[in-house]
Amino acid sequence: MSEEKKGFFKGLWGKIAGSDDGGEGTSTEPVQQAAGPVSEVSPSAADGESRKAGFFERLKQGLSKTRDSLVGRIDRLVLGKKEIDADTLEGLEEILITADIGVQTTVELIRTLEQRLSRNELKDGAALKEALKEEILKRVVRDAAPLDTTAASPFVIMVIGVNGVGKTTTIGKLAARYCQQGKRVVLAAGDTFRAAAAEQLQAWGERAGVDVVRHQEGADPSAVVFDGIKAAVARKADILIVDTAGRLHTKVNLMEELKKVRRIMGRELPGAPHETLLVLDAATGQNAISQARLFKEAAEVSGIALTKLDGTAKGGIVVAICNEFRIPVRYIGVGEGVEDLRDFDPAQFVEALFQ
Ligand SMILES: Nc1nc2c(ncn2[C@@H]2O[C@H](COP(=O)(O)OP(=O)(O)OP(=O)(O)O)[C@@H](O)[C@H]2O)c(=O)[nH]1
Repeated sequence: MSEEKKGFFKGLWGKIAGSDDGGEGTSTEPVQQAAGPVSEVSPSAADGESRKAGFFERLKQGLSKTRDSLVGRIDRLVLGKKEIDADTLEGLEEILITADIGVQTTVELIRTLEQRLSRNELKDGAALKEALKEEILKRVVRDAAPLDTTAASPFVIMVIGVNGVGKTTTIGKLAARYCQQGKRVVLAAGDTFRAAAAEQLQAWGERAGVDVVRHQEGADPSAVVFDGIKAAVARKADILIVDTAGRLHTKVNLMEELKKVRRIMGRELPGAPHETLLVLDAATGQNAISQARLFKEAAEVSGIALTKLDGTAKGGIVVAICNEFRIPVRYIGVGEGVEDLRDFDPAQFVEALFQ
């Protein structure tokens, strides 16, 4: 592992353990301390409330660039407007498109707002902003569904997505979070194509104190998955998370391999994978939309994780993804810490965006 990656892991796990030593040391002790049962972390309802408030503030902070580029510009457009007209809606249309809400969703939103305008529902700038917020919420809430991992045991999550979107980090964060909930987790390093992928996953596994099934670089990913399922069943794991390659020699190869991996899973454990989680990098904007289209067609995606919403002004992509693909967004990533991968809560998201 590169020094840079080592440094990253140290910093990250320092944050989880809440220690200043940067997560120093090889034992999993500091992690287990912080990753105790949830009830120990939040013993009272008051603590629960303050944690919730803390989460919301962090979400707001994570979304600050998007809020500035979207809501900040809308505020400037409508500020003090006593009347809304076609020009205002045209200005709004441009803002929505440049904030990566996507052409299709923008056109729908503007059409709906035009109808509301013609019904005299948008009397001023504040009413327009409120109506937009409502219409966005309608579209992000429609298919929202948190991932229920109790539907099977082991519950198999196959994680897919192109290189660099945050797949391994997301798997690591999920493993740590499920461990916190007292679940038994196994990871399978199905990305045998990229040299450091299994190593990176192993590091996450060690830190979270979960088993990682891995083979040599270049091995057949299906063999890793086969062993992963055997290990998860033998160890009575609640959850098996399978990493997959994000890049192969060609796109066709990649999709064929994902299909093969899926076939093997289903053969070894009927019903698996129970979730095919597509990871997308929000900062790539419209590229994330193209990736969603490609993977949806070829890989039976059942849920989406959108990462890196913190570093980007392109957070409008969440709205586009929810509205255009009708696949539930399960998680959003708003930072590098474990706490920064969170369940996607549409109402909270829209509130954080507009506040
Ligand atoms: N700021 C921020 N960075 C993130 C987030 N999620 C992942 N990252 C960073 O994105 C980079 C790439 O993440 P990886 O998990 O290595 O991505 P990957 O998809 O597994 O990439 P490959 O292993 O190359 O296939 C890392 O530096 C992560 O820390 C997020 O929500 N916010």
